[in-house]
Amino acid sequence: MTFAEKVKVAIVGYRGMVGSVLVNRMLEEDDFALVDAKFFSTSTHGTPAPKVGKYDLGLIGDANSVTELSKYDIIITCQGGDYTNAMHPQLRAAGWNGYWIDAASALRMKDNVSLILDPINKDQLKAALEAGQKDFAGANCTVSLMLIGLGGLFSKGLVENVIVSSYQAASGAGAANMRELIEQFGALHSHVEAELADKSKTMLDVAAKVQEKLSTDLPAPYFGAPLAASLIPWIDAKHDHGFTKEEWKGHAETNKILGFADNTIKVDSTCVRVGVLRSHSQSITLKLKENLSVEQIEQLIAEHNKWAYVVPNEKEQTLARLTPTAVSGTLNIAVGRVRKLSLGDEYVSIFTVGDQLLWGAAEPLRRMLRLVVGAPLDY
Ligand SMILES: NC(=O)C1=CN([C@@H]2O[C@H](COP(=O)(O)OP(=O)(O)OC[C@H]3O[C@@H](n4cnc5c(N)ncnc54)[C@H](OP(=O)(O)O)[C@@H]3O)[C@@H](O)[C@H]2O)C=CC1
Ligand SMILES: N[C@@H](CC(=O)OP(=O)(O)O)C(=O)O
Repeated sequence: MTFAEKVKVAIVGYRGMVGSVLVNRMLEEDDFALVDAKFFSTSTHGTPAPKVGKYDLGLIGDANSVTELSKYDIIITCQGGDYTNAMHPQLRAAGWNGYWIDAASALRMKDNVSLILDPINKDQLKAALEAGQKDFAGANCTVSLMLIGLGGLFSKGLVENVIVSSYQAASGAGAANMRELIEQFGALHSHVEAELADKSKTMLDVAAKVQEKLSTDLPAPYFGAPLAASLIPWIDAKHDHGFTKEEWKGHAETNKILGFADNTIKVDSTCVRVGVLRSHSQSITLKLKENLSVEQIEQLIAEHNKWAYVVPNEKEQTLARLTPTAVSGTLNIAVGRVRKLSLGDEYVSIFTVGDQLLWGAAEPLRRMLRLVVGAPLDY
């Protein structure tokens, strides 16, 4: 792309979960040197922006102002789908012709919007840019993590069908939900602190008191049910045929990223919220098109990109490297427990863990910014 002067970039939602991870990554990779950036918020506008390394970004802009935002070449938004639905049409109606790079799902399935996952679909993204496309959206976090983790199998066309059981962290639902989980852990512990200290109490006594708190007055305004010491097998809104929207996205977005307009690969998911703070895990059953050995599968995964790495199917390695604790805050996507299933030679079970705030959200947006401004990217 060629821009008249230093590219002006508006970052909307800089203080949310995805926005703050995006800002950190941009700082780590010195992306702020490439652009003239400004933060935007719906609630903190007019106040000084937090210092970003050596960069002073001035005052925070008003994220609800079409006039203000229209002055920018690129808008990166991590503000959420309601914001996109409200502002994107207004900006386009006002004649704004800049690049819209979005973390939300609102525009993902529109024809003139590409899903950003450049280690998998950089040719698609480059072709879209060359064709003059201006709207781009990061994909659903579980989809992005699965495709980068198993890129060696998907990109070679080896996958026929997929069944996913996800274990999704609280932070996937946003900053307020993450806070709620931590507060629930604290409330449960406080509720039984005396019993834990009293050695005459059995663990059944303690568990009964925890259960009483869980089922009566553990605050859960954001999740709608306790998540600490429990789980919630429902993420996002209701969709058709008994699926949740999160589960539907697994199928629709996987196919869109891979460029299958006819939904060639069937992806059936059960998405579950668990009491993890950060990083999503997935237990994935694949039906492959060929009878590959475990060693061949592991090699294809390890060779595809520098972020996916194979954890040997051993207890010690799994506990040390295949957990949210091991990958959180990193771009690594751990892939382990690789084994053939008794269902048949083509069936494989794989467990993968990745930080949904990085490759699942912020990192594709940051890389799309570099693609738009023509800056180099590592692979
Ligand atoms: N969380 C994740 O793992 C993923 C999220 N996404 C998508 O990214 C978008 C943004 O998600 P996410 O970052 O999780 O959303 P958050 O809820 O963390 O942040 C969104 C906005 O909420 C406002 N906000 C209100 N209270 C607070 C607070 N206490 N701390 C921080 N922000 C606050 C901020 O806007 P303001 O400054 O205007 O008040 C912020 O920009 C959504 O569309 C989501 O679906 C996609 C993939 C993964
Ligand atoms: N729904 C995911 C995170 C997310 O925001 O996904 P999406 O961008 O597809 O709505 C989760 O809660 O873990």
